[in-house]
Amino acid sequence: MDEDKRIILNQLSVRYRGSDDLQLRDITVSAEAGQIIGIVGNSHSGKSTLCQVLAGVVPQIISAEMQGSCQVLGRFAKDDWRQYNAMTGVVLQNPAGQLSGLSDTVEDEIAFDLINQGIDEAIIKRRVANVAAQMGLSDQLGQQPESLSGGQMQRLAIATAIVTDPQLLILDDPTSEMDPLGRQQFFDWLANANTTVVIVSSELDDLCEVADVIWILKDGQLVANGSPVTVFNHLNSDWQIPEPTIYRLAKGMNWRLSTGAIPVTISQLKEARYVAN
Ligand SMILES: Nc1ncnc2c1ncn2[C@@H]1O[C@H](COP(=O)(O)OP(=O)(O)OP(=O)(O)O)[C@@H](O)[C@H]1O
Repeated sequence: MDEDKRIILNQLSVRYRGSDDLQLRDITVSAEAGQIIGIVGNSHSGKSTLCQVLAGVVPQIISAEMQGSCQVLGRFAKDDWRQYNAMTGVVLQNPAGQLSGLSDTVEDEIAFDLINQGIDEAIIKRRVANVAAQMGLSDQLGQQPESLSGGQMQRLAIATAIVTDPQLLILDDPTSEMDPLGRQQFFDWLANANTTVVIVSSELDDLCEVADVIWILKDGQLVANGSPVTVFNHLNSDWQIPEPTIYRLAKGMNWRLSTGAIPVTISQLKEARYVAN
């Protein structure tokens, strides 16, 4: 196995400046390149902090005391912040706050990083049109970014994050303001995304469908790491994480996989069989 191609957190602890408590506590975990990693946890469990560490924002921009290490696809943020930053596409909470503030149109906003990179205009136009179509924003390209709805704003933030083809996409609750159809379209898109993705989401049903692994955080600690079916079959009530819909349905109907596990996805549900008590 090539270690350079993984996300490797080693005894990672983080404390924001001025804070008495650790926001992340001694997290050791790894994931393979190309995987979709779903981060789940209740409020204040450290999900956004972990996203910001993976993005290098903590401690490069937001100062914090950091112990241990965070290695992403062979790089450390502190070694070469510019290169590290170029490797990641990031959508943090509050996408409106990520707007450049310098673009008159959605098209220019999506193109912003590409223009800065000096890429040929015709190529930029093609890439922007392609990404806008993927995010369902083709009809909004001429609009002012500030005029978009919350869900459209989130799709714009995702478009700006993916237009540079990042090797790692970090998405912190990217669908919180999308309507149900927009959310479904986003998760359908994510299922086919061709990059490594870390996504925080409370949409557990959707997350189970797309994630290769789920990390559960509780009070800044990593308390579970595994495939969705493994993690949700070993939920601890102390973590205060709800059960996915299909899990609850199958548990209620006594349907089990051949392994004895309770299914968490539609395809697993199709394979499940009734087990008499
Ligand atoms: N910049 C900061 N400075 C100091 N403390 C912070 C900062 N950002 C977050 N915190 C604190 O760190 C803890 C973890 O917050 P974080 O936002 O990472 O949790 P979360 O799981 O993403 O929560 P939520 O689901 O509510 O967004 C919280 O107690 C929060 O108040």
